[in-house]
Amino acid sequence: MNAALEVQALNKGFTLHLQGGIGFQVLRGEALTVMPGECVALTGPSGAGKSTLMRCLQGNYGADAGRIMVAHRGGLADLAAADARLVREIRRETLGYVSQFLRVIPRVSARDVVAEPLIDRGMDPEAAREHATTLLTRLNLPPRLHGLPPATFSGGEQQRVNLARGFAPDYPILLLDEPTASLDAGNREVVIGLIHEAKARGAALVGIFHDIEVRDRVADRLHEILPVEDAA
Ligand SMILES: Nc1ncnc2c1ncn2[C@@H]1O[C@H](COP(=O)(O)OP(=O)(O)OP(=O)(O)O)[C@@H](O)[C@H]1O
Repeated sequence: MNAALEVQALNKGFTLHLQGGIGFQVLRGEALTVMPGECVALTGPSGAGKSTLMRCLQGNYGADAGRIMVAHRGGLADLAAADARLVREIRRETLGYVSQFLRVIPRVSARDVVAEPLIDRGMDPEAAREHATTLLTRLNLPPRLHGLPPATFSGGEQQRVNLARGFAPDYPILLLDEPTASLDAGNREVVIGLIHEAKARGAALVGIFHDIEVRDRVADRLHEILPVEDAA
């Protein structure tokens, strides 16, 4: 079986322009392979670079060196070298991302926020909204909120809209950044169920889970990110 995602010799550093252009390295020679149906949890001390790696995997941060190969459209694409158009295409078709916080779009209802990535992938808008409603209901978002823009929702309600949006399309690769951070026990169970279902259909998942119980129940493997001075 071929990997869904393969990070090879990835380097990423930052330059602090407000401090005289000092540069520092966060990731050095990072390597990670994720197979279809597998969930890998990123671990490591605070500040080691877990979120930085996630942002690189999402195509949000460029890499200084190395490759991020994703199985895309029957071939392989290097996200680290992809231009903006290819990054958009990979995000639409192949790679989903659930962040801790919802990027609220003014005046767009929760239902439409969730339906949007399905419509972008070619699903009939009515069917997409129906699927969105099913997922929002499964995540216990009260029906009275489905038609409202999430701007005024609570943290946990916004996170559930975000989760529904991320899990709505069957992305082959799914990145999860603290997917249960603001959730109560019942909704945490729903998310654990969604993750197990995604794995069962062959999705490759990479997540940051500060909730150890959730992590132990969903992750097949831990991948530790060490601070660069320790790793050297
Ligand atoms: N855009 C940026 N500009 C400058 N420095 C950054 C940037 N993003 C991250 N860093 C730095 O890179 C290092 C790694 O940060 P990162 O957020 O990846 O760590 P983390 O392992 O996710 O930590 P935590 O577990 O606390 O969330 C930190 O020292 C952070 O200050």
